Amino acid sequence: MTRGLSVRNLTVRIPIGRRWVHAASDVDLEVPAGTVTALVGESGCGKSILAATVMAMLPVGATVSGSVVVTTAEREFDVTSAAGFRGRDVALVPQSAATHLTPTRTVRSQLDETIAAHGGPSTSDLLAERVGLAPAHLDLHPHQLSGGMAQRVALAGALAADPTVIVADEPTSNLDRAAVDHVLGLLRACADDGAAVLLITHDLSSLIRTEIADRIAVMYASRLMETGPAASVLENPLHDYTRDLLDALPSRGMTPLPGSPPELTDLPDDCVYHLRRPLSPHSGGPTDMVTVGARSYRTRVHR
Ligand SMILES: Nc1ncnc2c1ncn2[C@@H]1O[C@H](COP(=O)(O)OP(=O)(O)OP(=O)(O)O)[C@@H](O)[C@H]1O
Ligand code: NI
Repeated sequence: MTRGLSVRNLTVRIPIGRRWVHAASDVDLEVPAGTVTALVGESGCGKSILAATVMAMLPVGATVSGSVVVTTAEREFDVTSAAGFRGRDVALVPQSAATHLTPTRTVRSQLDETIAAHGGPSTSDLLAERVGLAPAHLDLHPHQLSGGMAQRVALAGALAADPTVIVADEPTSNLDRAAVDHVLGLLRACADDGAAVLLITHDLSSLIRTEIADRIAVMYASRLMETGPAASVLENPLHDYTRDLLDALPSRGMTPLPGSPPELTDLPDDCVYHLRRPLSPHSGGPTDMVTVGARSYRTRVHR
């Protein structure tokens, strides 16, 4: 098996009261070591739930079927049944790094603690260097850090045990453009050093500007609509939803998407994008992923 992350046929349901949130439905996603895959889609489509699944941090009562296999140089395991991998083989870079840091302690003491917890070979100075922080920054307290610096500290912590898989869930929201580019560049460097990086983001503009993603996966209402090499997906989307997302960008005409995303509670069992774009050839009725070369897209099938 190739090193990295392999999500197969993943379906996640989360109970709320007597109803079920369709958080992921039939998701297939490969993130080989050495690459960055960006997972994009509107708010509430299930991106963070996918991150939580990979981190084995789903809410109590969630049901999971399918597999989420991580392959490192040493071992292969399914996160839905294994233990002891979090922070070690699979690490999370959270959205608001600052809120994950303890306000009363220096960055150095928190990084040292993370390193000690994993018995990792690294030092806080080495980690700081990897993420472009000066040694003096390590003696600061969290409130003294800019948003971009806090995000780099979070990345340093994630790198403590040299994880094979890095999941970054909206790591650049609330950062200015320079800080966004810096953090994205660091994630790219992690992949170039051999990690499998799953980057969850709203921010297609930054993906276009920085070209850091190898592949893009587009999610809508718990399903993947399209996956493929980043440049192909951005230049020539195969699914209506991807095209509509891109057309909404300032650089591409700013045409708002029609309607709004559905609640994921008790969704029907098929792709529902036709509710927003009734003439879509891809949606409405049973759908499957169709693969053409390096690309896949969801479309209607006759069953
Ligand atoms: N702990 C939870 N318990 C129940 N439902 C949840 C829980 N977390 C998320 N959900 C539901 O799962 C669905 C997907 O949410 P998720 O947070 O994965 O979206 P997202 O794509 O990450 O959106 P955003 O871009 O806003 O972060 C939503 O309908 C949300 O209400
Ligand atoms: Ni999210």
